[in-house]
Amino acid sequence: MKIKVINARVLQSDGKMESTEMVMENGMIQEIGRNLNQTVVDRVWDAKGLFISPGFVDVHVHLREPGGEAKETIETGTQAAAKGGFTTICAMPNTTPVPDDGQTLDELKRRIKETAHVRVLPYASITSRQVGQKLVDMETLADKGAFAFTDDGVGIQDAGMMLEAMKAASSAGKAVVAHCEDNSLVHKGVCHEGDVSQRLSLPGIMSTTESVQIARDVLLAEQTGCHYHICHVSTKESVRIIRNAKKAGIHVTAEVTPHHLVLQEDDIMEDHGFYKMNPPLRSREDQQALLEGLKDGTIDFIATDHAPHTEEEKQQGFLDAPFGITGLETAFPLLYTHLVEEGFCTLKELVDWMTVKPAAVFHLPYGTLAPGAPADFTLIDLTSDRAVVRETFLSKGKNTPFNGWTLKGWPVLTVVNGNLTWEESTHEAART
Ligand SMILES: NC(=O)N[C@@H](CC(=O)O)C(=O)O
Ligand SMILES: [Zn+2]
Ligand SMILES: [Zn+2]
Repeated sequence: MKIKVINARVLQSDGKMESTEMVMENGMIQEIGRNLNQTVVDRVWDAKGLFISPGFVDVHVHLREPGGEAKETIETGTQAAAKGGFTTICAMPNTTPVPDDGQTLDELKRRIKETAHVRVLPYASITSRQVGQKLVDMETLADKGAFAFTDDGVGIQDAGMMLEAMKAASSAGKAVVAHCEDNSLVHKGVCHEGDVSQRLSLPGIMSTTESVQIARDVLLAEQTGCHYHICHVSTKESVRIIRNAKKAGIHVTAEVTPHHLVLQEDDIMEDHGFYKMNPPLRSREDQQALLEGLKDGTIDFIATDHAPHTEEEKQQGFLDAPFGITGLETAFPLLYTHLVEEGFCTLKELVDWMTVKPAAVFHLPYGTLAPGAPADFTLIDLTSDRAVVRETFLSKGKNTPFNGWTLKGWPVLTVVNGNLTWEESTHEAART
């Protein structure tokens, strides 16, 4: 099947927008440019002037299956991804069971193959059952297609364990992806230790809970030569350590979430579970450091940390609700409206942070509209204002602090490997 997309608007390498056509065949992009002379095609899709972006790549998504199907399934999570314009997502292993050996990873891959609506690359854990006691067999898991290794949800407490993990990951040719949290510094905290913990009289989480472990790990990464990637960076001290580590030539990369870029502790309006996530929303100075770090390349790209929970769990206050908010269906409009429209960055920078940048860090052949690449793309309406209505999410997790926010930049149609995987029902069909 040969499909031609016409009347799309594409970003040029200099950041300018240009009208374009694109031809895809057998799931691959064949040609992209103005007035292509490919006349014999099976279908023509009229993009009607919408912006065409490479499909977004999100290396940090909680799909909850197996074991947490009340919160999300591979099916609902990947439907949410498609609706958000994401075409490749990486599934976090804090599930039950944890993908920590050949059998559990094979079973996860089987479920993905059966029900996923976008490409899903599964992580394997660093330690068996993510309890920090015994290293997994990284060689076997890498052979079976583990994307990388992480115990996300918990930090690796033992420096010796992290050292062994980095050695093994590095010889398996994979990254160690770290949720950094020192349990001896947690003290049952539920929000940032600072203005917000005082204002709401809640136990706080110190910034050093995160930064202490990052400092330890960059030294271990230097020693082992391992690719060390840091999840959801949230503090100014973490940004400083990463900047210095990069200057020293250590192979460290980092991600930041949309919510840590757009929100800070003063935006927490009430003691409600929708504002509770790990790491927590930090201070205004931390938020500023994250924005600066992203802009100067200290932080490599954006990842959502989509963390769905049930309504029952999240309709509680900070003390009782679980940590985490959903992100896939609001990420791009949120960042387009609050970073691009407000002049912090260009559309090209934002798109790069959500496509080629994560793909390059993990050597993935996705996130580009170049001929020969898989036909993964999303068409986006950059002009219509629309409110976030959490009840309309395809994710089972409706837990968002952004409900009611008016945003621009809504994806309208998403294609993975040349297959239409989601299209906005209220929109005039872009296909003809
Ligand atoms: N981010 C969160 O607040 N929660 C995540 C775990 C994690 O990403 O650390 C979850 O699995 O719910
Ligand atoms: Zn985490
Ligand atoms: Zn996470």
